[in-house]
Amino acid sequence: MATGRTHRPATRSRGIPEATVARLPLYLRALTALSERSVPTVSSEELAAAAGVNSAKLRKDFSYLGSYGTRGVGYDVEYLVYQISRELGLTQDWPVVIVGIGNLGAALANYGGFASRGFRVAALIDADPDLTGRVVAGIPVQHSDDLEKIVEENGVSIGVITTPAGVAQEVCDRLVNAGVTSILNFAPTVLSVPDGVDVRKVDLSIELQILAFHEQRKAGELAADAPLPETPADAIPATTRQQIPAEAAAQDAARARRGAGSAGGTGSAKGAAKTKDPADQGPDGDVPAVMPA
Ligand SMILES: NC(=O)c1ccc[n+]([C@@H]2O[C@H](COP(=O)([O-])OP(=O)(O)OC[C@H]3O[C@@H](n4cnc5c(N)ncnc54)[C@H](O)[C@@H]3O)[C@@H](O)[C@H]2O)c1
Repeated sequence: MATGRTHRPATRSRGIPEATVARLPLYLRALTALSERSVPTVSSEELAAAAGVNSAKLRKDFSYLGSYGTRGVGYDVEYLVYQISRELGLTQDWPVVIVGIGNLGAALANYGGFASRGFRVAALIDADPDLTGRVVAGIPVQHSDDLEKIVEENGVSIGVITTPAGVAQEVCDRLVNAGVTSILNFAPTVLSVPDGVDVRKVDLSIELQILAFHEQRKAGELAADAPLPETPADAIPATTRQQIPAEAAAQDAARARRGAGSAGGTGSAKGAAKTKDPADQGPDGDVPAVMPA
């Protein structure tokens, strides 16, 4: 099997919008469930409902893959699974390192879902000497002094940062200098990376804030005898406004219009360091890895 180091996924070079790329895993999850039930074909409406998107958007997304389905029959489930997996680079083996093997890093290491999606946890790294040699999820933790060597030996191109925020930038710099070109950052800090390095940020508290926003709206709608007026947009805190799905979708569209953009830059990792364009960023700066509903 090819390693992830030598080939980047072809998605951006083929001009697939970032917003479409971000929906492909949703389609894949729905299709995989159909495949497991041996369902041979699916209509765009059924698949759209299962993936939680509208069917016109789904058909547009699939047109970027060159997949149009058959009128009256729908889409071939197995073929779409293959096509989307290939677009996402999941037919390759992607060795991943996790740096920071505390509560979160250990939980991620133990998550069995990565391997089935083509992501192999190749190494676990931590700065705590007491953790060195300890086996987590069947993998011995290695000391961060050896980070560069570990990345090189394992041909790692994807690094997951689960360290405290204060050291995340330093860890990121070391990973990038060692050859990592994609970072999944769980630490609550904005990372600065050179051109050609992609950063995705996961922040569960942002997801909870979005849910809180919807809960508030639902509560307002349920108060039938005293319905709340529409909340004026400018009365919503800026951080919350940024997370409203419609606006997030508009940002996706803007990103798509800008083409590959900074979130998908494929330039040289040797370029000048920069912080991502705020328009491409989540509330804290980096691109949020969890898509709005
Ligand atoms: N994004 C989210 O939704 C989310 C959720 C929970 C936690 N977090 C964040 O994830 C991070 C980890 O949280 P946790 O609860 O697992 O913390 P933790 O303290 O249990 O683990 C952190 C680990 O990082 C290691 N570490 C410290 N400096 C290091 C360095 N320079 N190189 C390598 N390893 C180093 C520590 O030894 C420790 O084992 C924190 O930044 C936390 O805020 C994010």
